[in-house]
Parts: sequence; C-alpha cells; structure tokens
Amino acid sequence: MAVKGLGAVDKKYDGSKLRIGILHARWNKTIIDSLVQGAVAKLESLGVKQENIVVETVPGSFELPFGSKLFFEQQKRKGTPLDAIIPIGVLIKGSTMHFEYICDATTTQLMKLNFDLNIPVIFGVLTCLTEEQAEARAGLIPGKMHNHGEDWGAAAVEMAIKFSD
Ligand SMILES: O=c1[nH]c(NC[C@H](O)[C@H](O)[C@H](O)CO)c([N+](=O)[O-])c(=O)[nH]1
Repeated sequence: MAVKGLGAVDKKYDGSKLRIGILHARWNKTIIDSLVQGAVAKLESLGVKQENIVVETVPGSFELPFGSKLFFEQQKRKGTPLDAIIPIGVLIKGSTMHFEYICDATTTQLMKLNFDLNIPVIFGVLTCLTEEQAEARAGLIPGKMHNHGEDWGAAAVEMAIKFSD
C-alpha cells in the first residue's frame, strides 16, 4: 500500500471567492502544460472562478521567486490582489551542477516568499533526475503517479482559506 503522498483534505474548501495566480516557467513545455492544466482543473473543481485564475509565465524556474513577487505586486497595484500563488517549474538534472544550484536557490526563495508576501506561495517545482520522473509527476505516463499540479491547486485553496477566520 502506498504510504507516501497527500492525505485527504479534512473538508472541501469553497474557492469561489478566491483569486489565484499561476506563474509558470517555459522550460520543458509539454510537462509544464500538463501541470498547469492539472492545477487549473483542481482550482475550478474547488469553485475558483475561471476569471479569477490568472496565468503568467517567466523564462525558467530560476525566475519563479522574483517573478512571483513582481506578479503579486502587479495584481495588487491593479486592485485585483491574489489570495495565493502557484509557481510551477520543471527542473531536470543535466550533466553539470547547474540543476542543484537552481533547485536550492529557487526552493529557498519560494519558501521565503510565503512570509514576505504573507500569502500562500505553493511549491510547484519538480526537481527530477530524469525526464521520465517529471513526466510521471505530470500525469503523462498512464498508470504511473498522478498529476502533481492537482495537489498544488488543492494546497493553494486550503492554505488561502483555512486560517482566514
Ligand atoms: O526551468 C528550468 N530552467 C532551467 N534553466 C534556466 C534557468 O531557470 C534560468 O531561466 C536561466 O538560468 C536564466 O536565468 C533548467 N535547466 O537549466 O536545466 C531546467 O531544467 N528547468
């Protein structure tokens, strides 16, 4: 029996009043597109209105932390503030240490953004050793794992609502 993975949420959260930003990198497009699709589908299944799901892109995963900050500030300036952000990136190990440095820097800064922006910033970055690992986690290999974008959408809604009373 699988012991890893997200347990069931303790209740179904109503996302109908939320505005969620998805900021995705453009590296590894096929995998990214599947993850974004999974996150959007889950957000909509939890009641988030299509017009309140704002999707933007940055070049690569390294740009996700600062891009998320700029995205948050832009939406606030426009009077349409975000209740949570889902940065999505796919990092796949190459033949150098580039992968390790980007994974470490991006992860640390995305975690810090939760406290800097005071909104949930979900960790939507796949850090994979092979393309197949990434494809499986984007739901692109039938029968192997599920689309992790769905988990990220659910986490964004739960974290934006759970402690807001
Ligand atoms: O999102 C990714 N960016 C990658 N590099 C680009 C990086 O995120 C920045 O966009 C670039 O270094 C410019 O700042 C990747 N690799 O290098 O392998 C990768 O796998 N995924």
